[in-house]
Parts: sequence; structure tokens; C-alpha cells
Amino acid sequence: MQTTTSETSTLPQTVEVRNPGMALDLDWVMRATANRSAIERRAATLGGRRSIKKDYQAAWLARAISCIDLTTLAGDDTPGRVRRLCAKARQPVRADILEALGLTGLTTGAVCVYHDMIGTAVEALEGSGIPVAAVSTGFPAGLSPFHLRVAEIEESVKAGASEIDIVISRRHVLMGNWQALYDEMQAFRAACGPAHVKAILATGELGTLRNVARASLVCMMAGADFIKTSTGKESVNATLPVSLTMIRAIREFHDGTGHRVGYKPAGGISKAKDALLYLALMKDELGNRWLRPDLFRFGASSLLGDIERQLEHHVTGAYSANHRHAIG
Ligand SMILES: O=C[C@H](O)COP(=O)(O)O
Repeated sequence: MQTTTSETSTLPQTVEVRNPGMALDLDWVMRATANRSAIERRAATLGGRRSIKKDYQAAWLARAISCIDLTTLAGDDTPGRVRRLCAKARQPVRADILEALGLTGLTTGAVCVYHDMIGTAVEALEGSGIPVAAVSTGFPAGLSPFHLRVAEIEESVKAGASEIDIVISRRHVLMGNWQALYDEMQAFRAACGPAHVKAILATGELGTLRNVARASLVCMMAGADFIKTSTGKESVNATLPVSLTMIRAIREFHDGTGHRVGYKPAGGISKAKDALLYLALMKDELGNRWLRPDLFRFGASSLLGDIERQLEHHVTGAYSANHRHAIG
């Protein structure tokens, strides 16, 4: 696996060579299983383990911020709201807190919006190096005509999105039609061109963890750069058992092919302590290489506010009111 490295003021950036995908290996897919009770037992122990010690928590929370896809996906999104979100992505934490923590140049990993807001976000983030991610392919249900889903990706790339979050057709998974899922994912990846593609599995709608494991593998075989749990619109979104299942599929894919695929838990992650749990899980299961924004993101609309509060508490010893961290 080739990588190239360059330094910035805060974090050494390693640019991963993209997962090129491979032919669909149905034997491998059908071998994939998931032992729900073992996975749930392991997930239940995570909260009690001290994987990240108190003294290091501020540094870990800063790392979590650098991995957030700061998201707004609401029907009433306006250019003004997106511009405010982008300002927050550029300066996620008050300057005095950052200074006290000895951190400079901290930004979120990306800003994530619907297609119509791409232009506003690109303009607002100009010069920052922060990528714009767009949800696509008939998000969140993914049930619009196939050619329109492909065209939507192409339009979003043309508009300036450098990351595209696609939704898979859940029915292909529920009907065990792995070839159809592979073909769809491959077409979406091709339509993305140079833009990185995150495959949203909508795990809350896939029925079983075995389906989650198999769908993860198929999407990686078809060239997904990231696999992502949820749209944030399902009734069950990111959970630790689902995360363990997907992370282990990523590990298996890396062991089998040498290619690193990123992971994005999304939906309902709003507390700093939960962010720390996810980081600990990534470190334990995949190692430090997966703790950087090119291989790990949180999809979250309200996580940043709580992290900022915790960092403020770390520096000042006091919590500020929630309303002071309204965005993010
Ligand atoms: O991908 C991002 C999700 O839509 C965000 O979900 P959330 O609003 O529950 O944080």
C-alpha cells in the first residue's frame, strides 16, 4: 500500500492511495458472517474501558473535530445557515481556547450539504482547504430513477463537491442481490471521477449484522473510498455493534487486498464522550492509521457544540451555556 506524507501546522497529513476496488468475489461475500451476541458483548464493554486517559482527552477531542463532516441536511437550509456552518468549520473552537491548548490551524474534516448548497459552501470555504461533501443519489431513500442518481453525482462534482456521500439501494441487500449492489456502487464510483465516494449503507434498514458485513464488503469491492453507517434519517442510525461489524469488514478487506477504506459513523452522535468511544474503537480495531480525516469521519450536525463545551471546560474549569455553542 503506497502512501505519501506531508506536514501541516497541526497534523501530519497522509494521503492514501484510493481503493481501486476489485472484481466481485461472491464466495468471500457469502463467507462473511457476524455473531450478534459476541459483537454486542464487545460493544457493551467499550464504555467501561479507559482507552483514552483523561490527560489526553483534549488532544483526542481536537482530533475528533478534525474528523467531523460538519453537516446540515434540512429542508429549510439557507445560504446564510450554510455560510455560518462554513465559518464554524474554519474556526471550530474559540481562538482563546485553541491558544490555551496550544493548537493552531484546527478545522473540521469537511462540510456536508445537499446539492443545492454546494456553491455556497465552496465559496465560503475558499482557500481553507476544507472539502465540501454532498449527499447524493436521491438521498436519503435512494429510490429515484437510476440515471438521475448517476446524473446527480455528476452535477454535484461539477458544482465543486470533492466528496460524494451516496446511498445504496437497501432492497439489493434485503434481496441478497449482491451483483446489483456491486454494479450500482461501481457506477456511482465511476460517476464521482476524482471525488471521493462514501457509501451510506443505511444500516438501520438492512435487517441483520450479517447483511451489514456483506454490504460493506460488496461496496468496498466496488471501489468505495469510505463506508458510512447512516443518512441520519433512519429510525436507528450509528451504533457501536454496527460500527464493530463495519470496522471488522474494513480490516478484513485491508488484510485481503492491502487497500485501506475509511469509516464514517453518522446520525445521532452528539456527545463528546461518544466521539471518544468511537476513536477508541477505531484505534483498538484498526490502529492509529485510521484516526485521521482521510480514513475516519463523524457525520454529525451537533457534535461539535458539545466538544467545544468540553474543551472550554478543560481550559477554564467551567461549562458555558449550551446556547453559546448553537452551531455544530
Ligand atoms: O451524515 C450526517 C448525518 O445526517 C448527521 O446526523 P445528525 O444530525 O444526527 O448528527
